Amino acid sequence: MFTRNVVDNVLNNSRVENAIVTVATDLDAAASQPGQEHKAVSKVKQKARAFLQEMVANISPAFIRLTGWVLLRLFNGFFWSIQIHKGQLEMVKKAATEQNVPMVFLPVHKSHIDYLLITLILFCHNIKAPHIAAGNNLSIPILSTLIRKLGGFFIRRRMEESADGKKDILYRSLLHAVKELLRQQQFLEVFLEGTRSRSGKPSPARAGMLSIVVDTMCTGAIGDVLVVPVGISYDRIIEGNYNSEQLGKPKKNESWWGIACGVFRMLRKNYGCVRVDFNQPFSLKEYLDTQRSRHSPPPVSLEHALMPTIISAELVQIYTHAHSVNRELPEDISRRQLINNLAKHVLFTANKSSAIMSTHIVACLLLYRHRQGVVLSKLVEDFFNMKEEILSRDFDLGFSGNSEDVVMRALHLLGNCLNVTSSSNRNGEFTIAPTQTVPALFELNFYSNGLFHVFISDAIIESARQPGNPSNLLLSQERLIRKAAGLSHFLINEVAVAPPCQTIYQVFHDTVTRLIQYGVLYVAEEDQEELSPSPTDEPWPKKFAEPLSWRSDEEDEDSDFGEEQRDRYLKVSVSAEHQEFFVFLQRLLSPVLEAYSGAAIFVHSLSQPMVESDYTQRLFRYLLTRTERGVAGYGESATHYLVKNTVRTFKELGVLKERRENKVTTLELSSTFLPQENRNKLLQYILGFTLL
Ligand SMILES: CCCCCCCCCCCCCCCC(=O)SCCNC(=O)CCNC(=O)[C@H](O)C(C)(C)COP(=O)(O)OP(=O)(O)OC[C@H]1O[C@@H](n2cnc3c(N)ncnc32)[C@H](O)[C@@H]1OP(=O)(O)O
Ligand SMILES: O=P(O)(O)OC[C@H](O)CO
Repeated sequence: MFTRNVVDNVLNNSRVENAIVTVATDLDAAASQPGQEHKAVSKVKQKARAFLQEMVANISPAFIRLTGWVLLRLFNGFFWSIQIHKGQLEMVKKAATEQNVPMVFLPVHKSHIDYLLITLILFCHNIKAPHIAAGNNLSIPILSTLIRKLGGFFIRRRMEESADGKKDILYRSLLHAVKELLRQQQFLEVFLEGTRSRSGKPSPARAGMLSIVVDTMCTGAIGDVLVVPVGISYDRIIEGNYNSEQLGKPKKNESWWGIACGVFRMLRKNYGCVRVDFNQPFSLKEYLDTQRSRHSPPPVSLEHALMPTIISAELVQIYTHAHSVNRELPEDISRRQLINNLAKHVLFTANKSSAIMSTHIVACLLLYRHRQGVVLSKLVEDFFNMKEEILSRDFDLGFSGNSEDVVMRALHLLGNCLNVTSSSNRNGEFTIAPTQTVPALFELNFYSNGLFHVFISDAIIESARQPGNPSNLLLSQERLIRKAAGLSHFLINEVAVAPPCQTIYQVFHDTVTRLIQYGVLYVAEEDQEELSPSPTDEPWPKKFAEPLSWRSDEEDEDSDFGEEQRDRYLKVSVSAEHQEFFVFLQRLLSPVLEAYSGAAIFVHSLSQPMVESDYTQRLFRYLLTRTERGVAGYGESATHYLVKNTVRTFKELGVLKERRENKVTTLELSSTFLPQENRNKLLQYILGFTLL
């Protein structure tokens, strides 16, 4: 069970030895004292040993047992329940004992409680406690010793932290200590996002640690690894909210004082239910073999995918059949893509398996269905209906019981964010409305985002339909799906609509089919042999005459997709219930689109290069002022995470060009967007999806 000689084995690893020699040679040359290599090597080796000692864990099962005992008592006090699925744990345990290969747990990161829960649950089920990659921000005196005993090992959260910004090859080679852990059959836990989610949605995955796991297997040091995505959901996170950061204030560094305040907060309040879901472990080897044989198309930049759509109003061309067959990618690029896709796949799976909690539904209903307030009985009725919608979309719920009781508990947990008044008109029933202050809207948005991914494909289809169009308009399904694909690319930093192994086309095709089954859309006209434009729709441009050209090889071979060679024309249902559903879907995306349209307006003010952090801060102030003055339709459009995402998206889209000098990044308009006309087109593109 225990690791042995990790530090010595790592120091004797050839990669580390080479790194030590390279760094020593550089030092030697810099000191202009040739001939002192030996001294320099032992100096660098000492430094490496110190790094490693700082880094490695020193698990003590007795200490884990003691901590577990304390945690069980604490958690009993501040959670109503910690829900786990016995079958899932049995499955993990079976895989752990029968397959005799290391396991890597890859959870979503919502709260500091995540890692406590996972080790506690595994330990209580007699499954080996994992070594956990912990950011060195948690390395504070005494706590760091405790963390190491509980399985944490410290890593830098950014590889290059030196002043010159050069690649720290020594530190990078030392990270391969992870190899040694896996070689010694230890289990590992990595939070791929590298930070707790500030939005309630998963942050983008970072693949550095995962790449070391993949390397370890590919170099034959171990035969295989079992990967276990883990979903975690909270009724309410103990951190309460991230409003201070979302209001643009810097994060407070970890400290004993902060921990003490956190524990004190925890003891005074109940935080509802927590749910942890362990997904089926899968073989990394099998995954890589399958993906390698799939001839993935080359990665397409956002700029390449969307610029023709924004500037020339072309429909999205994602990649062509010819590309995917003929273009072999260079080895390092395809390896990177493979690992990035693995990380995305895992995070998508972990997020999909994260249960939807009652607070998520209530927050979502209050923000996007009943923003002006609703009586309790109607809220309970809508809660019940939304619960059914979620289940029918194959997501799980983290609560059970009578809807009225569950809603009452959720209202209690969301406490400060709500405004409850007794209404005069209906038997003295309560009316519940979101508190219309900026912090309350931000906090509700965080909880509501817990189910953003459940309705996202429907919401994108609805936005691509062009809200505001008359409902009797005939819609070409092919065209609708392509517009939706464009929007889902545009929102790449907000949500993953599909895992990398699935094409966006498939996802939207399934969404349209589901909406037809529900009666929300219906087929008005099956197309004839030739694609003929509907008289009410825009003409079908010649270049779209090969509607399948952007799909992958697999789909072309897949007989199910033969059918879509013919387009069909759809109409939307005019029933009041369905119209209400459309409005809900549009509202769900509205804060995001409002932030992006705000950013597209603000980009006009960028007349000369500006330091990125200044630009982000000014954009944030601009959006926040709109919210504070009541100009913004959705106050939550000014959350800091959305502001950062818009800047990132505009860089990836080629609207903003970045320049890096002396570790300072400046932004300026790219040559394409210097003409005002093109900036207007960007704004029009976004507004095209928005209900005005
Ligand atoms: C019973 C009671 C129990 C109680 C029980 C208590 C338990 C008590 C334990 C406490 C435990 C706390 C746990 C807290 C939880 C956190 O602290 S989360 C924060 C720490 N964890 C992480 O950050 C993990 C995820 N992050 C990563 O993997 C990041 O990649 C790293 C390693 C941090 C580096 O980040 P970075 O500097 O941004 O660099 P990045 O661009 O990712 O790439 C770095 C290198 O990785 C490699 N790489 C990256 N991507 C790829 C790719 N796709 N393909 C190939 N190579 C790649 C490349 O070599 C790359 O270098 P270049 O070639 O680009 O120069
Ligand atoms: O969410 P952060 O950025 O405070 O990081 C939380 C991690 O658990 C500590 O590294």
